[in-house]
Amino acid sequence: NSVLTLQDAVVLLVYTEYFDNRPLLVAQSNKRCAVIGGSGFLGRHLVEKLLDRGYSVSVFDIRQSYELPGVTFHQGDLCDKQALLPALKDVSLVFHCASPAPGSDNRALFESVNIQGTRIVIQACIEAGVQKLVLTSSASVVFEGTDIKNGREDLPYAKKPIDYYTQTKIEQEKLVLEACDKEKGFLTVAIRPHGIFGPRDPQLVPILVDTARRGKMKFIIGDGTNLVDFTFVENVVHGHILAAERLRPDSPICGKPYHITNDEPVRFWDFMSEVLVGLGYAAPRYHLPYALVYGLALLLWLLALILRPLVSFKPTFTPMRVALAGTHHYYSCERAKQDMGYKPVVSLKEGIARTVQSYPHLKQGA
Ligand SMILES: NC(=O)c1ccc[n+]([C@@H]2O[C@H](COP(=O)([O-])OP(=O)(O)OC[C@H]3O[C@@H](n4cnc5c(N)ncnc54)[C@H](O)[C@@H]3O)[C@@H](O)[C@H]2O)c1
Ligand SMILES: CC(C)CCC[C@@H](C)[C@H]1CC[C@H]2C3=C(CC[C@]12C)[C@@]1(C)CC[C@H](O)[C@@H](C(=O)O)[C@@H]1CC3
Repeated sequence: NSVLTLQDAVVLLVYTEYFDNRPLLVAQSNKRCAVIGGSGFLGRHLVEKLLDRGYSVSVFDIRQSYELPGVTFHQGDLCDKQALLPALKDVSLVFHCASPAPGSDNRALFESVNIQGTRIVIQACIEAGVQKLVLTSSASVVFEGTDIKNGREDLPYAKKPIDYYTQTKIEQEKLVLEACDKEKGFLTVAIRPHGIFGPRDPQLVPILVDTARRGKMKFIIGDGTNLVDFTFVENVVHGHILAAERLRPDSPICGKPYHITNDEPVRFWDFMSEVLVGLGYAAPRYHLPYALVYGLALLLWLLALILRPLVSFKPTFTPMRVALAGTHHYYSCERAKQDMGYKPVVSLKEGIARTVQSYPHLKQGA
């Protein structure tokens, strides 16, 4: 394993860059990288694209959801550094896209995985000699439940984030960006996607269809004109890979966050309707005032909290979902365009069509 092939030597030569007059190895021997959270929705799409681009991939995840040639699986909890280290061996580039599901109400789990676990990821990367770390953050780190139109990366972090998951995403992003250290040759960048959708998404489309099947998707919250970003998963993957490949000591992207969107803000309710109609369900039609629905959702949420010791129920319309469904929240990806030449590779229309097609089992009557 330690013998350098001719191909390795050429890649080594090509990728050796100079920083402060000292040679700094930017990409190691072969194109080997690790994806932490590689069994998940985004993680697996990222792994597939990396394989297409000639990388070999080491996946680290708490579960294994598939097998693919060119992928080595390491099963474990990222909070356990000893379990993580073998997955980072001989790896120069790491993508960190693991997180507990945002819908969970387990605050301790968010805290330990997203905050403590990310500290461990950073330590393990440095110990293993990893040179680049790309974090999947979230555009919601600046969202407080009120309108954001064309939000840029210089918006301050939310003081009152919409939920605890987002609170921990803020802390996680700060940790990763602050760890960027050109002197030590450890470079970091954070990608902030918003509303990722696409084939195999376990969240957006399945929750939407479940809500429709229970007859609860008849209403539009507010006047229905609020614009939102929904981002096709392949565009999110494209943003991650561009960031990784542009991450060099002399690049402006070091230590910075980047919004990655479809660059096509869409009315929240038009997007939902297109997916629902594509799957054979009726589009929502009746309008309800935003303040009324938000108030009711808050009341239900409080009720669920108070009654938790006696009965457990999970309301569909949580205050967080109502805020996401009834406000403007779309972001500018201008900085990604300028600094890394980002441009969406799949349009919203095409993304929706491919997504709808990928869920035959969720079609009306299936
Ligand atoms: N889905 C979205 O709309 C969206 C939007 C913005 C940001 N994000 C971020 O993108 C990333 C990927 O999200 P996703 O939608 O693919 O979620 P996902 O749940 O499909 O994938 C997350 C993966 O992380 C793994 N994981 C969780 N805890 C772990 C632990 N302790 N150790 C090792 N692995 C662990 C899970 O097993 C899972 O495979 C997350 O960081 C999420 O915060 C998602
Ligand atoms: C019941 C209906 C009113 C709505 C049904 C659809 C919702 C389940 C989704 C619509 C917007 C989605 C969304 C997320 C989860 C699923 C929805 C609420 C996130 C909160 C998931 C976590 C990400 O980090 C957030 C992000 O910043 O992109 C997502 C925002 C959109």
